[in-house]
Amino acid sequence: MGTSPLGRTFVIANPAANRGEGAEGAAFVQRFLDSYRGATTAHKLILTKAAGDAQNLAREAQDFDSVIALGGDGVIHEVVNGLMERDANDRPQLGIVPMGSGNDFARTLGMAINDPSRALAQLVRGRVTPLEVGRVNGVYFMETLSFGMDAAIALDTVKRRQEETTSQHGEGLFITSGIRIFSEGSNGWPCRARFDERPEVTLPTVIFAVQVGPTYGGGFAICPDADPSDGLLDVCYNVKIPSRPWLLSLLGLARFGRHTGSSCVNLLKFTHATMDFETQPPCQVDGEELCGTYFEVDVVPKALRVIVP
Ligand SMILES: Nc1ncnc2c1ncn2[C@@H]1O[C@H](COP(=O)(O)OP(=O)(O)OP(=O)(O)O)[C@@H](O)[C@H]1O
Repeated sequence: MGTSPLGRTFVIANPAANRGEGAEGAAFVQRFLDSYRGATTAHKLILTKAAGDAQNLAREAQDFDSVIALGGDGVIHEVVNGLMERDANDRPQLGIVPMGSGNDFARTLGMAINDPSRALAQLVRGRVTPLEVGRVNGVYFMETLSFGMDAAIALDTVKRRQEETTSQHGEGLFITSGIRIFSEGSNGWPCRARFDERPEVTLPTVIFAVQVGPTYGGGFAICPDADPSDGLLDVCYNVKIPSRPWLLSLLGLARFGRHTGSSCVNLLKFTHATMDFETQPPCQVDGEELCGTYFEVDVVPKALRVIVP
């Protein structure tokens, strides 16, 4: 434990994550840190009370070496945004105890999911590495930004969980929301997009995902080659409007990252892009809704020092 990278540690925990399982996870972490004093040099744990708390706490945290976000991608997204609002020289390192429903950022890092005991062991024995974040219209994201049907699906999963109209979670919930949204059909959201110095393209957007790490939707490898340490964002977008059965099969293939050979989609890497939609598309950033028609996206390389296994 003497080599723990955590130092003075501030845990920001969402008790509401994954239908309340975050509360149990937080209680476990509190007991662990109280018992194993060598894990940190000092520690404090605060439970968020509402959306927005985690971002404020991460922005204002004073005299900590590490900020640990406990919960799902939503609370991690808030902590990342709070940390990114600080001066780079005054930015504590980030760790996560994944206790969410989707947990895509945890997959990217290789952290144990919904297993606080294993996640803490990984943090205590972990190493610190600089990772990039994406930025869209001033909002930072550590895993995913998407427009169109996949965003509509992601937002539908959040809505159904908030309304408690489903007991599903993760991948199963993404699939049933996907079938529901796909069956409603869409002609796409036309968009003019430019990636770095490439010529502008006009896209019939149905699927349009910009990724820091490979997965979204609880494990769908939409950009299987995305690497949060390569200084580049990955994008997967459709180049023609697939038929509905083709769209459903693409969704199935994307579960394993096997959609990439389809003539319907294109994948590339970039550092800066603009997207100009004719009408407001569904848009999610790390599972949160984002509104607008014009989006400017770039990468912030080595933005955060992140504790990884
Ligand atoms: N005390 C709280 N009560 C209710 N909601 C909260 C609270 N604290 C934070 N939130 C909000 O809950 C939302 C979802 O939380 P979180 O992402 O941690 O869990 P999840 O949705 O179960 O997991 P995932 O995002 O991986 O699917 C976040 O957007 C966050 O702002």
